[in-house]
Amino acid sequence: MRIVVVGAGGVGGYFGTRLAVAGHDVTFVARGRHLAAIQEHGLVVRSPLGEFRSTAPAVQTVADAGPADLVLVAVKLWDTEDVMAQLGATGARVLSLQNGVAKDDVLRAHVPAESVLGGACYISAGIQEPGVVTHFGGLQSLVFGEFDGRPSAFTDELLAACVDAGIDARVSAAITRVTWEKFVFLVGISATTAAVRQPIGVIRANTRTRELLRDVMTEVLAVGRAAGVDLSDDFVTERLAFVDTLPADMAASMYHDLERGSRLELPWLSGGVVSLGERLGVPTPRNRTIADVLAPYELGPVQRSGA
Ligand SMILES: NC(=O)C1=CN([C@@H]2O[C@H](COP(=O)(O)OP(=O)(O)OC[C@H]3O[C@@H](n4cnc5c(N)ncnc54)[C@H](OP(=O)(O)O)[C@@H]3O)[C@@H](O)[C@H]2O)C=CC1
Ligand SMILES: CC(C)(CO)C(=O)C(=O)O
Repeated sequence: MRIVVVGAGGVGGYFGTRLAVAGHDVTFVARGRHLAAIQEHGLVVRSPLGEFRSTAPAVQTVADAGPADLVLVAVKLWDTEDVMAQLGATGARVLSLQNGVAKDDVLRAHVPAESVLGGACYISAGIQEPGVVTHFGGLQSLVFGEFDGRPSAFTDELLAACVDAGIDARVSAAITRVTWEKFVFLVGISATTAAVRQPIGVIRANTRTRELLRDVMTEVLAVGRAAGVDLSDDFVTERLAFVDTLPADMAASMYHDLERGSRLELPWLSGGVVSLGERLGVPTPRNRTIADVLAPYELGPVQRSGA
């Protein structure tokens, strides 16, 4: 299977490198100093699971990567349109590992619906310096599946490649629900860790921030249900129990983006929950407050002089 990974950052760099190191045919699409470093030295992943160095080729555009069986999309959400516009009619299957529940609609606006696979990943990783990705903690799981729920030769083959590469992967027959379940959890921990500016250990230990986390997730769950997704009653309680198993110093990627002064995916996370809630008639006051409080940081560093 020829795999083109678009965006060689925390997510694309980690999973792409694991696949490449295991001998799979991977090409990275990257840009700027990161691209130059990968072209010169390969892409290094530093992980508690070991250090992995890929010598897979890296190019500047999807077209430069040549034909692919699978395109993995792993850029921040604001870059998706750009990347998909490059994709054209390649005939490749496309799997977005991005966060959020709107990502696959963006993909479908550019490629035939049947070429889009659903998926979600659980990992905490980021670019440490050009050419180097750091993976925090041991979590590195991937779930994907056909939207019609049927097993396919393609998902079987991709699963075999992932398992062979040491990735904790599985195929789901209910990928829309899986994506929403990730969204409930992700919005909860991105909202709280970013707004409180503390990792999850602090959030879960304090009664009030723990309650905030529960409320944020409960609102997302209510919006998902109003959108017709089969999310179970006890899912929030179950996710809180999962949160209690996470390393205390773990935080969401949006927290790290905020700390670095980078642009935030807020409009697709708590902001997206508010918009969807408005459309579906579901109140989302906790998410609205988070989206409002973090709004000045949405595009990166705050310009104080611009009042
Ligand atoms: N990081 C994490 O732990 C997790 C992230 N996610 C999700 O995965 C997605 C990717 O996040 P993450 O890996 O953190 O992002 P990163 O910023 O670490 O990596 C994205 C990379 O893609 C590059 N890029 C963007 N557009 C293009 C383009 N047109 N051509 C080539 N390269 C491009 C970026 O370059 P540049 O820096 O120049 O913009 C950057 O190097 C997000 O939706 C995020 O929410 C999901 C689970 C965990
Ligand atoms: C919550 C987490 C770490 C799980 O993968 C994530 O997706 C993110 O921070 O973007």
